[in-house]
Amino acid sequence: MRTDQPAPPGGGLRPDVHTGKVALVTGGGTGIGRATALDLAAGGARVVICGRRPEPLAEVADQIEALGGSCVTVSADIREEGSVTTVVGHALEAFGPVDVLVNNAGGQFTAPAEEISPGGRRAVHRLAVDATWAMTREVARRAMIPQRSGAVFFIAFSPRRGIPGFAHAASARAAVENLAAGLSLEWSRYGIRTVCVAPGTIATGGLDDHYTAEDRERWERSVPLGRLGRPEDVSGLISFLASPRAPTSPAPPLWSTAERTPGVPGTPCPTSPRRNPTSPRRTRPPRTTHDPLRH
Ligand SMILES: CCCCCCCCC/C=C/C(=O)SCCNC(=O)CCNC(=O)[C@H](O)C(C)(C)COP(=O)(O)OP(=O)(O)OC[C@H]1O[C@@H](n2cnc3c(N)ncnc32)[C@H](O)[C@@H]1OP(=O)(O)O
Ligand SMILES: NC(=O)C1=CN([C@@H]2O[C@H](COP(=O)(O)OP(=O)(O)OC[C@H]3O[C@@H](n4cnc5c(N)ncnc54)[C@H](OP(=O)(O)O)[C@@H]3O)[C@@H](O)[C@H]2O)C=CC1
Repeated sequence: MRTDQPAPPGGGLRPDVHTGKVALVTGGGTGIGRATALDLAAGGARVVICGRRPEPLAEVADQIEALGGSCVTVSADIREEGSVTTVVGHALEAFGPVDVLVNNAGGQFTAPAEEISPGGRRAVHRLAVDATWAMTREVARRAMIPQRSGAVFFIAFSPRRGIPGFAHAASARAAVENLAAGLSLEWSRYGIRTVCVAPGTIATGGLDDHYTAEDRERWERSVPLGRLGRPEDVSGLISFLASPRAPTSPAPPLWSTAERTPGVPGTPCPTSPRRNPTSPRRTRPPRTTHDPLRH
């Protein structure tokens, strides 16, 4: 069964929480992007979504309009030269300055690192890093810096420090995470918040379509909650963080959903020896007067 089904939007927030706001969601036609577009619209934002395929975008626009909201779609490959300018131009023309940008579009394939060609690595980095940077800069320069406010979201991965089979993709997301941190330090002076969200494995159509059932099961086992996350887990968090209730901070918080067990992917956390009555209790070694690892 496909898991990428629409869920009741809103995330439990007030229906006017984003009233007056304009939001731009890349990859807003499916999965996490769709859920985010729906949640922001359910809070009163006018929403612009983009992606390469027009059909999923049109479906989301219909759903938003059925809820009484406003949505404009722009079909574009944001890796292509000039496309980011076009997307932002459509947004400004339709609704005026963008208040919330969600850099959600992204994707990759799994392969052993040594089999990832330079072209394969570029394909992934062009989307996750280059297009994200271009979109962020364009929105900041044309909307958020002039109006001295805004919230920009980036999507990274959990775990954050490398995933087997994802050398190209995980390193791209590390770059994005660092970008969010650096921009936060620079753009606080314009009232722009930049926030990186690092989802765990989320059950979306993208996951169903591009990864095997074995991958899925292995990833599922690695989530302490025992189930994959839902798109609404991520979109609800973004919607809350885009709201006036969000905590503000000079450096960006990193928010994580459906966090995975650290260590070997797919391997359950080892049982603590203390909790296992058959294991002998560990005794702490006596502290030496000088331990170079302690300050
Ligand atoms: C703890 C638990 C752990 C945790 C585990 C982590 C869990 C998962 C976390 C993330 C989940 C998700 O993101 S979920 C779903 C997100 N959506 C996706 O992943 C969508 C999948 N794909 C795409 O969007 C795109 O195909 C994308 C990958 C960006 C590439 O787009 P392009 O159209 O440019 O691709 P192509 O033109 O076909 O190919 C470009 C180059 O890439 C190479 N390439 C393409 N597919 C390839 C493949 N399978 N293997 C090798 N190389 C490949 C080609 O040979 C080309 O290289 P040259 O011939 O050398 O030029
Ligand atoms: N699902 C998961 O477990 C996790 C996902 N993520 C990340 O979250 C984001 C959303 O993931 P998810 O919803 O699962 O995946 P999906 O594949 O459903 O969504 C990706 C979206 O990006 C759009 N897109 C892809 N390439 C381009 C492009 N070149 N130009 C414009 N739009 C593009 C796609 O539309 P179209 O194909 O029509 O262009 C699609 O709507 C991705 O960045 C993903 O890597 C992060 C951690 C975990």
